[in-house]
Amino acid sequence: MNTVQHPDSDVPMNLEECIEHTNTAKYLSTHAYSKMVPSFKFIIENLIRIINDHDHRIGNQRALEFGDGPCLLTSFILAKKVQSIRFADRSLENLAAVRNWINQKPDAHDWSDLFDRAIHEYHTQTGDTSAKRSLWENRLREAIVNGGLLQFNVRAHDCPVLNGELNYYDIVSSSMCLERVCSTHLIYKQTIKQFYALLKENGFIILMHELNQSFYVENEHRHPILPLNRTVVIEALTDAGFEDIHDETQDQDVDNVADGNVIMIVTAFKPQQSS
Ligand SMILES: C[S@@+](CC[C@H](N)C(=O)[O-])C[C@H]1O[C@@H](n2cnc3c(N)ncnc32)[C@H](O)[C@@H]1O
Repeated sequence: MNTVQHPDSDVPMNLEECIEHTNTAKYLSTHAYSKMVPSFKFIIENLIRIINDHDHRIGNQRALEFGDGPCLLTSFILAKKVQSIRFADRSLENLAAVRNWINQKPDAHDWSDLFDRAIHEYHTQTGDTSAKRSLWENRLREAIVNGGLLQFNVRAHDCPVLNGELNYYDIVSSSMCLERVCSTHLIYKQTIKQFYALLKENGFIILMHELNQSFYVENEHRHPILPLNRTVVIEALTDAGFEDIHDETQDQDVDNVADGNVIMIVTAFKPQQSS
């Protein structure tokens, strides 16, 4: 049986128990953004800019979304570019929510407001008003069907995602996940090295973090978070071998649910000629 460390203690708990901690509906209603919070504006503007700026350099075959359930915003923007998105998360409930959306089930989460905002930003930045939500959504559905939904536990021995085929992805993206699943900076840095190995030459990494965060509250449990800062993140990317590292940050308010006071988006390329 796969085991993981309980976030509040050193006692391993089994994967099924861990999944019970997920509350997808609550996450979607409170975090998946019925209103435009400042961090969302920041994320959308930057992701659209990133994809546009690097349109000719980033490959268009395969992306990995690492720990992204049940959120579809990043995948939606990546689907403008790539044909296949492997959508991996620990929680079966999160993955079921994504599958419901792909299958257009009546109870699927409605992402249209956020997707419209992404399309509006795309129009603003490019002047191209031909992008229609229905077509873009179809691309996203196709891309996730091509890449597959994958349940995994990053802390399990021989994690199938981190130990996947080398030099495989054009893009690896992970948002607000590593600070929850890596218990030390050393493990964080090792994980970034594993991302590096999964990328093709000239592959592109996109990381989003809340910086200086020490806890979050979910289902009335207070969970510790690995506090990350800009130096640790840039160092991890540099040590792994990435180049052309670029980051954007924005201050954000802390509250009693989470105390990360800065949101960071950082991107980098795996060099063309890796040694
Ligand atoms: C804060 S959510 C971030 C979701 C999304 N990426 C976003 O930016 O809103 C953290 C994600 O990490 C995933 N996760 C937590 N522990 C994990 C583990 N041990 N292995 C894989 N994924 C895990 C959760 O299921 C969840 O989807």
